[in-house]
Amino acid sequence: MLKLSHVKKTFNKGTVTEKRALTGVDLVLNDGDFVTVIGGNGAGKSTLLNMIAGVYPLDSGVIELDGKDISRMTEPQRAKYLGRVFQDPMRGTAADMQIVENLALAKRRGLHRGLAWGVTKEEKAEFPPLLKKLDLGLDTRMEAKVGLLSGGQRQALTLLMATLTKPKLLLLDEHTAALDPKTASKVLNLTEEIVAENNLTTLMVTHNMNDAIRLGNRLIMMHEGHVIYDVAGKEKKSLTVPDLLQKFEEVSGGEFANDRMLLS
Ligand SMILES: Nc1ncnc2c1ncn2[C@@H]1O[C@H](COP(=O)(O)OP(=O)(O)OP(=O)(O)O)[C@@H](O)[C@H]1O
Repeated sequence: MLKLSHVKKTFNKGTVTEKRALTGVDLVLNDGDFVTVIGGNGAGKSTLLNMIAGVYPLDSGVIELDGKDISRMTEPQRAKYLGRVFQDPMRGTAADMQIVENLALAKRRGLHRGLAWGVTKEEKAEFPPLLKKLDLGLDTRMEAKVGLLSGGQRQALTLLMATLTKPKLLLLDEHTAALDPKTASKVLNLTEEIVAENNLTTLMVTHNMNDAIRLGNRLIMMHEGHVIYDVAGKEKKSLTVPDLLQKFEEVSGGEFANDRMLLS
């Protein structure tokens, strides 16, 4: 379970560029919750994920994971529990290393790396079936350098790596936004499969409202640094994009503005 209590973050405090990114986030994710996150430009979506991952220190509030206060833990300490996929396919994998080496490293997440960490025989046998599931032809290219892969192949691999050792929480930050529509759809299907298979607790930021409605069991909308709408189950599934836009206007008193959403 993930629990955020009164989480606040202001960037560049006391300067002309001061920005209140999170103004008091209260959020509880139960085990197995797959929550999609939407909101306008600068609503605080990425900051929310960054604060959970420990990229920046909290100003105030508490973040708990499975009952443990992780608020003061460093980013590498929290990385043991978290899987994360970013928008940029270049992040999350090592371009100069082979597919099999990347996977072997992902498998050792949170463990102390010995001097000789090489890929074991067992792993060489274990990874191809997992790669085959991605259906991107990577299972026969285990020794290929990751830098040679397409953006979609790389995102699918990153997703596999982020979930290879079951994370307590999976953070997806617009992880299909940089892909062409067909590849994006494939990676989203994979996301659904992997999350369901492993019953992963997941937070997925997306600018695509249709995806936000279709995927997951719960949807939250952020505005001006906090959650303004939280809907789950049947009510969520029956939503339409116009419903969401109307909801946003009702709660925020303004028009929904997200450049990337309008371009999608
Ligand atoms: N490292 C930072 N330094 C200064 N300001 C920041 C930083 N990160 C985010 N912000 C500011 O905090 C606010 C929230 O940003 P955030 O990236 O979380 O929004 P978002 O909801 O993800 O928006 P978008 O959909 O436009 O990416 C914005 O005004 C942003 O400019």
